Amino acid sequence: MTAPEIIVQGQATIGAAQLFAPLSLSLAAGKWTCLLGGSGVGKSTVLRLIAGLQTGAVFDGSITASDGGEVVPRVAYMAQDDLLLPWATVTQNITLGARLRGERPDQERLQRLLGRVRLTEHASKKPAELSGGQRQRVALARTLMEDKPVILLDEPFSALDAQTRADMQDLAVELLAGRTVLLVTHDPGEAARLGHSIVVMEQSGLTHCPPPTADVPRKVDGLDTLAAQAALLRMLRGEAA
Ligand SMILES: Nc1ncnc2c1ncn2[C@@H]1O[C@H](COP(=O)(O)OP(=O)(O)OP(=O)(O)O)[C@@H](O)[C@H]1O
Repeated sequence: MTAPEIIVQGQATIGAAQLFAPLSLSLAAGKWTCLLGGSGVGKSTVLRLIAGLQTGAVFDGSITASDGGEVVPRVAYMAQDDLLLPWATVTQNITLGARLRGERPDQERLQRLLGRVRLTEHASKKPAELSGGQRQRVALARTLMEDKPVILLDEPFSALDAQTRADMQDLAVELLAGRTVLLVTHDPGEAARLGHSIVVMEQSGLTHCPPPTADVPRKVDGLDTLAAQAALLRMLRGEAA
């Protein structure tokens, strides 16, 4: 599978108000781009636009792939809300994509994924019987189950405890190697760990922040990771980097 670069160019308005000014966001092929920014600045909107989903905004611009192919059919999207079907089991939720397409889910892949996200013993449960962190891991597994070259993740680790969060970050990096990934996160530490490219979004535009040089996933307590995390936090708080 060859993952393309994705290029988002344009501006968005909601009613008469500008949501974000003209921006140009390039998601490097086969790399992780981490997108941070204040609440309501339009990060989820950008993700939903790339996924071809409805938003509350009017977008004036283009979303293209470097190879000229269609973008939307090649995207797997994990929303901020887990969007699990309440009447379906964990297994049925994870295999939803295949079942919607009328395909037989890959059982071996399913069992492997269930084990990796530590949900094997919960496979027959319904979402209401799960904790918030377990539900988020179901949604993550559902996204990883889709074998797509472009992956959009909207705060996918936000409900996880610190240990599980680091483990799931490692898992995502491993399983999504070579994919073009856009990760929206509020966590500067997560961006410093995972981003080949780190971008802060404001209404006025994008600021690119230099990532640490080590390959991802970087050490949680690596000096470069911690320095990048601190610089990002300062930037998000409006202080000089
Ligand atoms: N369906 C909708 N209809 C109208 N406005 C919407 C809709 N969805 C989002 N918005 C508005 O669009 C703006 C951007 O929302 P978006 O969810 O993209 O922000 P965000 O940067 O992802 O925020 P957060 O970090 O809080 O998730 C917000 O002001 C929000 O109120």
